[in-house]
Amino acid sequence: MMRDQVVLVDCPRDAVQGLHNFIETDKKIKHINTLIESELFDVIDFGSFVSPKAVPQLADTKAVLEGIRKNEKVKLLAIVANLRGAQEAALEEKIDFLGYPFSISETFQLRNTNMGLAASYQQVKEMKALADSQDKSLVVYISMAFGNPYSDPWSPLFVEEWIGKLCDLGIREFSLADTTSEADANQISELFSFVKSRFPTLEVGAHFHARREESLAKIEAAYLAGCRKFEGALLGYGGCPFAKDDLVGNIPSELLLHYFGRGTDAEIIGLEHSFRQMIL
Ligand SMILES: CC(C)(COP(=O)([O-])OP(=O)([O-])OC[C@H]1O[C@@H](n2cnc3c(N)ncnc32)[C@H](O)[C@@H]1OP(=O)([O-])[O-])[C@@H](O)C(=O)NCCC(=O)NCCSC(=O)C[C@@](C)(O)CC(=O)[O-]
Repeated sequence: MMRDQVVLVDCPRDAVQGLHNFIETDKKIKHINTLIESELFDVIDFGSFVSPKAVPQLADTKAVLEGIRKNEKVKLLAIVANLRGAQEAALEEKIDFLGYPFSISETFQLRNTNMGLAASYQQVKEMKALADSQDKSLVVYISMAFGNPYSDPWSPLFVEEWIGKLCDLGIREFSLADTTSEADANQISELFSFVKSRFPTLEVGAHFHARREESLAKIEAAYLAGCRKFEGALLGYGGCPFAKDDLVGNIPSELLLHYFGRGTDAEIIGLEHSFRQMIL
C-alpha cells in the first residue's frame, strides 16, 4: 500500500479530552511535536476551542498551539463547537482545518453543543464564511452517522439528506463518525458505498470508535468502499464524554499505520511510547 493513497489523521485531542487527570501543557506539546516530527500522519487533530467548563482537559489548547513546531508536511486541525471557538481558531496562523461536530442525532447535538440541528445548521453557515475569510478549511463531522444510542431517527437517507444540505453551504470535506460504535463492518461498507455513490466528488473520511479487535475489519470495509481518509488515536484512547457513559475508544492509530504501511515497527512503537509518556 502506497502511503500517498490515503490521508491519515491522528487525534490526540479525542484521545485525552475525557481523561480526568489534567495533562501538563508541556507534556501535550512534547507529544504533539513528536507526532509532527515523525511525519507518519498527514493531519493532527491537536486540540479544541470549546468551553473549559465542558472540557477542562483542553483548556490549554491555545498554549499548546504556541509550543507546537509545525513543518510543511503535517497539518493541524482544531475542533470547534460554537462560533466563538471558530472565531478564535480561525485567527490562528498554524491551524489549517476547523472541525465541527454536526450530529444528525438531535439528542447528541444538544448534549455536545447545547444546540439543536436547525440552529447548528445556521452556525455551520457562519463558520464556513469565517473559515473562508481566513483561508481555513472547515471539516464537518457527521456525528452519529451510523445510528445513535438514543432512539433518534436514523437512516442512510437521513445521512444523505444532511450531507446534501451541508453541501448547499459549500462544505466539501466530511468525516462520517461512528461516535458510539453503532456499526459493524458490513454497515460501514454499505454507508460508505452509498454516500460515495451519491456524492462522488466530496472528501468523506472515517472517524470510527471501535474495539481494537474489530478495527481492522472496519478500516478495510471503509477502504474497499472508497474511503481515503482515516482518523484514529494511539492505543485506541478517546471518545466524546457527552455521548454516553461506556465509551468506545478510537480506532488505534498504530493499526492504521500498519494497515497502510506507514512507518517502521520501531517508529510506531516510538509514537506509542510518546503517547504513554504524555498521559502518565
Ligand atoms: C459549545 C458550548 C460552549 C456551548 O455551551 P453553552 O453553555 O451553550 O455556551 P454559552 O455560550 O452559554 O457559554 C457557557 C460558558 O462557556 C464559555 N464558553 C462558551 N464558548 C466558549 C468557547 N468557545 N471557548 C471558551 N469558553 C467558551 C462561556 O464563556 C461561558 O462561561 P461562563 O460565563 O459560564 O464562565 C459547550 O457545549 C461546549 O464547549 N461543548 C464542548 C463540546 C466538545 O468539545 N465535545 C467534544 C469534541 S466533539 C467530538 O468528540 C466528536 C468527534 C469530533 O470526535 C466526532 C465523533 O466522534 O462524533
